[in-house]
Amino acid sequence: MLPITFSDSLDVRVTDTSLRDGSHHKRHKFTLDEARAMVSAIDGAGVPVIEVAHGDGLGGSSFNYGFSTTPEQDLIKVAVDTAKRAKIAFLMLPGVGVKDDILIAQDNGASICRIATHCTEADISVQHFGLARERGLETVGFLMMAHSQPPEALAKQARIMADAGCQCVYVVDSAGALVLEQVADRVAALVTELGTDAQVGFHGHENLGLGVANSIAAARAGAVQIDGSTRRFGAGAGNTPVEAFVGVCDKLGIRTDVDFFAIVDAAEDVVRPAMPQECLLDRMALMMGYAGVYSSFLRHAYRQAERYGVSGAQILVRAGERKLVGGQEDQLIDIALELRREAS
Ligand SMILES: C[C@H](O)CC(=O)C(=O)O
Ligand SMILES: [Mn+2]
Repeated sequence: MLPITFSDSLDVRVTDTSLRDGSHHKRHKFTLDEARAMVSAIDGAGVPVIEVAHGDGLGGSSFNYGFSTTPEQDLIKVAVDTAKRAKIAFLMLPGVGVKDDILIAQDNGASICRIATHCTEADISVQHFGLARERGLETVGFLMMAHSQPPEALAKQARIMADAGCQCVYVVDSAGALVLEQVADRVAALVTELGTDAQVGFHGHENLGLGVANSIAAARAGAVQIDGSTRRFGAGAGNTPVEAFVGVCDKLGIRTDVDFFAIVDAAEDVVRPAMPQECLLDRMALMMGYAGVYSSFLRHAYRQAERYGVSGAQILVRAGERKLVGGQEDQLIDIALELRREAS
C-alpha cells in the first residue's frame, strides 16, 4: 500500500514548480500579485500541487543565491489563500533553510514539504523528514543532479530518504542532462528499491529539449509524481512544460486531471506576462545540458560573464568539468577570473 493516495482518476500527479524553480529565472523577484494570478490560473486548470518558495528553497534569499523581492513565506501565504483545490508545497535545502522554516511554512498553510539534497547526500535530510512527518506534512525528497550517479547509487540514497519518512523520492535532473533510458533506468532502480515504501517522482529540465519525453519515460518506468513548470518557467532552459506534458499525457491515455485547454490559456495569458523573458534553449542552456551543469547556475553565469568580460558558455563548460554542485555558485567567479587571466 503506497503511503500517499491519489484520486482514482489520476495516474500521475503533476506538481507545478513555476513559483519556485521559476524564481531562478526571475531572479527571485516575484510579487504577491503575480503569485496570486499564477496560482489562481494554475489551480483553476486543475494542477493538484503548486510549489512556492525562493528558487533555492526556504531561506534562499541571500547574497550567494540572490535576494527575494517578496519574502517566500508571504508568497506561500498568498498561494494558500488563493488556491481552491491545489495543495501548496515548499522546497527546502538543509543548510540553506532551517527546521523553523518548515514550521513557519506549515503555519502559513503549506501542506507538502519537499527536502532537496545533492544526490550523494541524502543523509542530511533525515531530521527534516522526521520533523515534517511528526507534524503531519506530506513529504517529498529531491535527489538533485541525478545524472551524476548511476541508478544503483541513487537507489541507495533514495532508501535513506524513505527510511527517514520521505513518501516520494524524486529523480531530479537538475542539469537537464539525462536522456530517455537514463531517466527510465534511474526511476526503475528507485521503484525496485522502494517498492511500496515510497513513491517515485521525476523533475526535468529542458536543456537538451527533452523535458516532456523524459517525463513520459519516467512515468512509463513507474514514476507517479511529475514536476513541470507552466510555460517552462524555470531555471536553465526551464522545466518540463506542464501544458505540453498534459497534452501528451491526454494523447497517451495517462490521466493527470489537468484541463489541457485551461492550462494552455494559463500559460499564455497569465504565466508568460509574469516572466522576464521566455526560457530559451539557447547556447548557454545547451551547454548546461551537455556538460551536466546545475540549471540554476545560468543567471549567475550570465552575471559573471558580463562582469568579467568572458564567455558565459565557457564558464558553464568549466563548471561542468569541475562537477560543481548547488551551493558552489561563488566558484563561477573563480572560473570567470581564470578565463580572464587566460585571455590576457
Ligand atoms: C534548488 C534547486 O533549484 C532544485 C531544483 O529544482 C533542481 O535541482 O533542479
Ligand atoms: Mn529544477
